[in-house]
Amino acid sequence: MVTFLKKVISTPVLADLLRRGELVVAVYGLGYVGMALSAAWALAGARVIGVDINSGKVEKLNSGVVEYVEKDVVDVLTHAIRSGKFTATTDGVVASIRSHVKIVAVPVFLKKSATAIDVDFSALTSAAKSIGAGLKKGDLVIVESSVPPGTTEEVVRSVLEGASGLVAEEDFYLAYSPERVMVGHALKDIVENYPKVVAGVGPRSAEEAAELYRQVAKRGVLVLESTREAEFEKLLEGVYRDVNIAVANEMAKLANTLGISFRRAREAANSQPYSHVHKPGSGVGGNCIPVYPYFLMWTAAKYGVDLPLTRTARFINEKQPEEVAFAALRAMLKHGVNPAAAKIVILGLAFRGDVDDTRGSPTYDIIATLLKVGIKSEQITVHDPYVKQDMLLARWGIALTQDLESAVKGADVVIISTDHSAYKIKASVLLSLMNSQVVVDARGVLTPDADIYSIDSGRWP
Ligand SMILES: NC(=O)C1=CN([C@@H]2O[C@H](COP(=O)(O)OP(=O)(O)OC[C@H]3O[C@@H](n4cnc5c(N)ncnc54)[C@H](O)[C@@H]3O)[C@@H](O)[C@H]2O)C=CC1
Ligand SMILES: CC(=O)N[C@@H]1[C@@H](OP(=O)(O)OP(=O)(O)OC[C@H]2O[C@@H](n3ccc(=O)[nH]c3=O)[C@H](O)[C@@H]2O)O[C@H](C(=O)O)[C@@H](O)[C@@H]1O
Repeated sequence: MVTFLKKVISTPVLADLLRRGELVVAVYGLGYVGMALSAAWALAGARVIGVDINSGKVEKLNSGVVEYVEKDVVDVLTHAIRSGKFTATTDGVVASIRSHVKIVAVPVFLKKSATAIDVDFSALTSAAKSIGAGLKKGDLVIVESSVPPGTTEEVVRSVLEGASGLVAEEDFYLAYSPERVMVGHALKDIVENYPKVVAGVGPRSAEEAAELYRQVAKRGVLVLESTREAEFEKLLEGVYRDVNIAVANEMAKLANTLGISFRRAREAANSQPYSHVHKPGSGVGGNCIPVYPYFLMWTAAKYGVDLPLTRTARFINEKQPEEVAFAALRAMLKHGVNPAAAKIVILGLAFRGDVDDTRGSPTYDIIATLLKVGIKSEQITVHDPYVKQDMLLARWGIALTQDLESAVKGADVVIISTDHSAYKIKASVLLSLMNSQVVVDARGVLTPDADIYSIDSGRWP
């Protein structure tokens, strides 16, 4: 008997709609990723419906107020709002009814307790339920959130099919495409810098999503074999970064003890193509790199697979802010500064340089350690050029300022926790403003033209 391999892949339809300027794309989650994605699809000629549960965010956008750390995203979305090509809503069902493509960029959270880790899919399932309630034959759903491997198939697919009565791959298309942007140039990352990784729950879903993204991403599309493979790819990038940062933090500790410049050794090591030694710092912040290893550990535990290196790297990086706090305390004692009376200034609240995102910032952990050893809140001031207010600092009774000179004036101790460009200055500039002269640069961002401690210079307390 002759069997025919039925691999009929119809010509992708949705890409034609986009080319004709008739495609409607709904983006669920208007955060750091969703805003950049909305701008990318508006640039590609789609009409975009932004969906968010935060009504304040929705109202601001519909009134033409676009707040985002990248000017090109602000410009593109402001223009799209004015021309009616972008609207925002809290009604995810209507947005699904009115759109051909639904892109999901809502967060998946970790629930960590003293004894267990669990994953909180509630935002994802909530968005999927809204999408499913308005899902139509021929629609495409693309999950772009970072998720444990298997989530698209095992969590999202069943919610969509249950809420719509439709069948994935037959009636509607379902794909996964990880977001790999670096906020600060997220739009450029989507449109120009990176190939877009795409996978479908079947060949038709894969091709519909791939052909669409070929219209958006100039670097083209990498089609992987399954959504699980694409979900894993994203987390693999993250755990690679976390482990390499842990290597940098651990090796910098040894280099400093030996009085060796880690920075020079790192630059020399990276002068050959197989070495990509990362930078030591005050810790690993954000809502992503610290989380992805736990998504992998959570998945591995379900299959009885142990990930000792992944776990150890996480432990090293989570300890790093405490290391920095104790280094600052040792520096004070070496310089005869009384920790109980010192005016301490921490430069940087954002989790990394030149963004306003404070989620998971190492600065919070540095402060928590200082408070734990008896430093009083009123001794501490935090400076950040991007962050205007912060609930946690307010709760601690810790001052937050955007004025660098007034922050450092009269300080006894300055700790640099974030590599903002504003701190790429000569150390002598800070010292000239200070009372005592204790500077602990945990990001190696200052020009060390004076006697300071910096994490990659070989001089660390
Ligand atoms: N922030 C980043 O640099 C990157 C983040 N990612 C991933 O992208 C996803 C989103 O991250 P961010 O944009 O940073 O998060 P975010 O916290 O900045 O934004 C998430 C948005 O989703 C909204 N939301 C929550 N539940 C919702 C629902 N049921 N329906 C509609 N909107 C809902 C929230 O109100 C919020 O505005 C996460 O999975 C993250 O791991 C991936 C690459 C980069
Ligand atoms: C593999 C990878 O580089 N992932 C990127 C990463 O971006 P993210 O915004 O989290 O910034 P990041 O540069 O990784 O920094 C994370 C944290 O690690 C620290 N960090 C970073 C690099 C380094 O050499 N040393 C170091 O201490 C940073 O200061 C920050 O606190 O995570 C993003 C994400 O998934 O959210 C992802 O899209 C980005 O491409």
